[in-house]
Amino acid sequence: MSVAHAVPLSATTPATLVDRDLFRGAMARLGAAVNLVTTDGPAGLAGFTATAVCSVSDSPATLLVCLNRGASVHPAFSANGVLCVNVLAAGQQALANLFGGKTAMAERFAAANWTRLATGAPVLDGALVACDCRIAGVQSVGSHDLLLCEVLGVAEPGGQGGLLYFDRRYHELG
Ligand SMILES: NC(=O)c1ccc[n+]([C@@H]2O[C@H](COP(=O)([O-])OP(=O)(O)OC[C@H]3O[C@@H](n4cnc5c(N)ncnc54)[C@H](O)[C@@H]3O)[C@@H](O)[C@H]2O)c1
Ligand SMILES: Cc1cc2c(cc1C)N(C[C@H](O)[C@H](O)[C@H](O)COP(=O)(O)O)c1[nH]c(=O)[nH]c(=O)c1N2
Repeated sequence: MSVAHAVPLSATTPATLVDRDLFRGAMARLGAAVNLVTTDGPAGLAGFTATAVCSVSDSPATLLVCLNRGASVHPAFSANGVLCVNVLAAGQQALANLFGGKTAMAERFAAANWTRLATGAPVLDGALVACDCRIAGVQSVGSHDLLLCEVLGVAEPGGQGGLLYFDRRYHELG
């Protein structure tokens, strides 16, 4: 089967797409790492839990973060233009729930200890790995902005063991 390249997403006929619940059920079976994505800068401190994060290219070092434009944190990420992807380690499920709910921002950040790398975005103590990034490009698709993030620095803040989100639950690895 051949795949058409460079076809605009808007050219897809909506009537051929599966509905939201069927899609979410399918995505619940696609396990993913759990991340706290943080930012700081002129628009202030913000952070949210994200599973829609992946590697894009190693040259230049680039990763993708998908952020819902309706999230309260969206304006801060847009304005600050920098972020840190903190990959959660086994045992950090409580932080994932805190940053994935409607908790006030000060309360989210008060629950852990943080350092900074070059961009000033918060780096989580005990994360498995942290990627300090500048947002190099943004593409909107449906409800989300696709943030293309160039990685300026990497830290290993001491966490051990992985944390996956699969079948609507957290699972520890190793
Ligand atoms: N990519 C995302 O934005 C995303 C991912 C995971 C969870 N969430 C949030 O957490 C809530 C609970 O998630 P759940 O996994 O327990 O159950 P769920 O049934 O709401 O979602 C199942 C899966 O569908 C995908 N998904 C959920 N909401 C999405 C969205 N708005 N856009 C794109 N993909 C989406 C995710 O892969 C998720 O794990 C969701 O309702 C959503 O608010 C959002
Ligand atoms: C396990 C899990 C995974 C994700 C989320 C939640 C949870 C629990 N959320 C939702 C996001 O974290 C939530 O909207 C934030 O709390 C932001 O909330 P406010 O709108 O700022 O209150 C989320 N949102 C998003 O835009 N992209 C993502 O990849 C994810 N992934």
